[in-house]
Amino acid sequence: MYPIMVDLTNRPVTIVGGGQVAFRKYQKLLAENAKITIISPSINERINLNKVNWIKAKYSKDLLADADLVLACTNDKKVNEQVYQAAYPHQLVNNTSDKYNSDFYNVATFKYDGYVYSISSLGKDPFATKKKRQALQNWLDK
Ligand SMILES: C[C@@]1(CC(=O)O)c2cc3[nH]c(cc4nc(cc5[nH]c(cc(n2)[C@H]1CCC(=O)O)[C@@](C)(CC(=O)O)[C@@H]5CCC(=O)O)C(CC(=O)O)=C4CCC(=O)O)c(CCC(=O)O)c3CC(=O)O
Ligand SMILES: NC(=O)C1=CN([C@@H]2O[C@H](COP(=O)(O)OP(=O)(O)OC[C@H]3O[C@@H](n4cnc5c(N)ncnc54)[C@H](O)[C@@H]3O)[C@@H](O)[C@H]2O)C=CC1
Repeated sequence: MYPIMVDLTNRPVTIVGGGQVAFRKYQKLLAENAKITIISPSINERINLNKVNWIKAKYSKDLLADADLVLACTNDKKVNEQVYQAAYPHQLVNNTSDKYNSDFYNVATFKYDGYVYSISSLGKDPFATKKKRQALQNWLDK
């Protein structure tokens, strides 16, 4: 895995699924001014519908065409797998329910004093990653 900082300002990013996990990914993407589309029959009430393009539908490949990044966040592993398999060659897909079949992972991250801190377990243990993020933040706050 090759860690980089990506400028997502106005870049098309598509989230498939609109639940809890989609909401967490949306928050971080919105903070970086990505152009977010959500494809999902239902949507978490904390997602601001003025800030996203919500396509109220089940996933189908034709709806993915515009995206640079795709995050497969439905609660149906088969659908997430279909998204991963169907993506166009220019797209990078994060399959949130299968760490062995993702082009990229989300990292635990925070900004502090002009720096960005990011932590990853390379997909192995998101819970341990979260703990390390909290410990590092507490240490910096001292
Ligand atoms: C592989 C990866 C793929 C990806 O999502 O990119 C992945 C996968 C999975 N996460 C699961 C569960 C939860 N993950 C979180 C939270 C975070 N998960 C994040 C990243 C990643 N998670 C990637 C690897 C990261 C790495 O390499 O270390 C963080 C860092 C970044 C972010 O999501 O923004 C963010 C912490 C941010 C922070 O607080 O700092 C919470 C919430 C919580 O704990 O509060 C829950 C509880 C459920 C819920 O959300 O309700 C499960 C189900 C496990 C099970 O049920 O067994 C899987 C699937 C699996 O493990 O196969
Ligand atoms: N990577 C991560 O951080 C985590 C990943 N997971 C994985 O993510 C999955 C989703 O979890 P939650 O968001 O909590 O579920 P959830 O039940 O809150 O949301 C699922 C969403 O997917 C949508 N959906 C279902 N079928 C669809 C389809 N065919 N096309 C488009 N949208 C569809 C639903 O309408 C709903 O909005 C879990 O099943 C698990 O595999 C779970 C926890 C954390």
